Amino acid sequence: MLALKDVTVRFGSRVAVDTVSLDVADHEIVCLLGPSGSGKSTLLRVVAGLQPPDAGTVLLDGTDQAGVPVHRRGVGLMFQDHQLFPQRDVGGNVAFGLRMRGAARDEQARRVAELLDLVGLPGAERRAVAALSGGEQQRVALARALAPRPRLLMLDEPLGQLDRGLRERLVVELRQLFGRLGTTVLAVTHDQGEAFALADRVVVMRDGHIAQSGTPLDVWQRPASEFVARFLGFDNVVEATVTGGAADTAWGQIPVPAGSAPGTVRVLVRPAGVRLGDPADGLRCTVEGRTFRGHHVAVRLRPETGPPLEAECALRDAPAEGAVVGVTFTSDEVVVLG
Ligand SMILES: Nc1ncnc2c1ncn2[C@@H]1O[C@H](COP(=O)(O)OP(=O)(O)OP(=O)(O)O)[C@@H](O)[C@H]1O
Repeated sequence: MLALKDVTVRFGSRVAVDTVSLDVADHEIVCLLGPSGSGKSTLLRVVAGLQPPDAGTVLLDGTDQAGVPVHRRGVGLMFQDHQLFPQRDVGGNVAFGLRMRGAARDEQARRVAELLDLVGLPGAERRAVAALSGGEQQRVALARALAPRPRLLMLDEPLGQLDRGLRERLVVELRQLFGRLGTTVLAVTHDQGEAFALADRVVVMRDGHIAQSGTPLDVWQRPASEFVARFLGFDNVVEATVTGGAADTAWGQIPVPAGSAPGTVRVLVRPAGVRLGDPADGLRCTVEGRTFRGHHVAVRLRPETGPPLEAECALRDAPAEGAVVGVTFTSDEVVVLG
């Protein structure tokens, strides 16, 4: 469906997107994820036709889009800076793309009603946009983007303005809706929870490059680099010398997954792999703090040697602040980073 080949965008001396190649298959939902300034929005704007690339090509269904204007690309946009028209009612907003295409009035009305049903706002045609809640406005914007049946829907921080609870609900609804419609989606977010809940594939960007691309599970389980690991919030990273089935680190010996190549590397231990036990066993650590995280408690530890550690444990097992514990590591939560 979409193929980017070696796309580069420069702003003066700054390279915002650096020889990026990316394919999006029919019906696939791909989320670009990354810190601020990593080039996500610029890449999206290139695909939309809002930003000409300095080098590289954008193909939609095999056709080079060089020189093709936004409205002829057959893509739907739901961008942060793409607000609803406040002077039009909900129906007028949703019908916008259909009017532009010269659709007949009764076809417009039918399609608007269908879309409003789909986004959970049946019968809202005559409501004023200003009288809608933030979440309702997002749904209208989505209906407007979907109305002309775009071959590719592009979303830039689609739920950015909304509070967390609503975002978590809407993201699940969006995924179901796109699945039902078979919509191909390229979305941008800096919120990893949103990306992981929405996407079939997550593309993590760093300084205009793709740092990692994979299914949410893949990326979560096997971050490819220290950058990706830390971006996902994993901070238990340490230098390690791997020999055989173990690694020597400042935290002592850590078991590594079978088949890990020998050498000096960085190693990540996911918090679930940090086991707390008797102070006589393993690495002695002092409990510095505890944070309640819903299903578990995150325990911050100061080890006798090496950088701070975070452990994850069940509420009832969480040691008190100031306690001294012994830490051991489980190999299935250890990732040797590239
Ligand atoms: N129109 C522009 N003129 C000059 N520099 C720009 C322009 N647009 C983007 N940039 C720069 O290009 C880089 C990438 O920006 P971009 O907006 O694509 O990042 P992003 O990952 O989407 O960030 P955010 O999450 O903050 O939106 C940044 O350094 C930004 O300052």
